[in-house]
Amino acid sequence: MMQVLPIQTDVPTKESTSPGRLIVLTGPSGVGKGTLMQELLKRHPELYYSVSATTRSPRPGEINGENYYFTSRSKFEQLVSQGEFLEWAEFAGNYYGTPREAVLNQVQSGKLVVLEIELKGARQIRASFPGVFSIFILPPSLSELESRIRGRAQDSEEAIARRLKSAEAEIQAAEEFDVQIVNDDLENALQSIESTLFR
Ligand SMILES: Nc1nc2c(ncn2[C@@H]2O[C@H](COP(=O)(O)OP(=O)(O)O)[C@@H](O)[C@H]2O)c(=O)[nH]1
Ligand SMILES: Nc1ncnc2c1ncn2[C@@H]1O[C@H](COP(=O)(O)OP(=O)(O)O)[C@@H](O)[C@H]1O
Repeated sequence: MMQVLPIQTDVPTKESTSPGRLIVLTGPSGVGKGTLMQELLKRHPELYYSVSATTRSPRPGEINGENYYFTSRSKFEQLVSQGEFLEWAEFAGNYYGTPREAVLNQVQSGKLVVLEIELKGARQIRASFPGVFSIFILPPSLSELESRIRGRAQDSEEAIARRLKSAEAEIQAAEEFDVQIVNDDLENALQSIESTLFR
């Protein structure tokens, strides 16, 4: 029977308050993590979605502070040296990082906190927080993954190629995670995620 454990943090915890849980949602770019996350947040507004910092340029329609905190490379590197990230990684030529303090505060106040991050960051979180519950989202096939990345039409040809190359290697890591969910039919995938989070 799968069990979702409270996380152990490296900061003083208030043992008497009910601890929250930390969830990591990972999988290759274009698999539908963002879409699944958006839908989960609509259905479960009590979830806390951690907004990451990134050095990637905003895509059309993306809002600073809502989708990401868009920052320069030098500012990002400064934040890294100040220990401001719970984890960070370089992906497809850009830096991405999870703000440490906001996430730990939310977990300690009892929230169910979801990090939607790439593989290297997900591995760092698993190493730092043995109690984390980790979900790997798989595409139905590599060709469907490519169509989704192209269908999104928001990345350059070079960025698409970089994402696809990473994807093949990332998929090999799926078994490291607590559960693997194929995002074929969106509704089915959502229900599988819900059944692991809310039992
Ligand atoms: N390690 C890490 N990865 C992140 C973070 N935020 C987002 N990512 C991941 O970075 C990858 C690229 O994100 P993005 O450029 O928004 O493209 P997209 O998710 O493929 O649409 C995705 O796999 C995200 O899940 C973070 O804070 N840390
Ligand atoms: N189950 C699904 N079936 C078909 N298309 C999907 C599904 N889930 C997501 N998509 C589409 O795939 C593209 C990539 O999804 P996105 O959420 O941006 O992925 P990620 O955040 O993992 O990079 C988007 O155009 C999205 O609408």
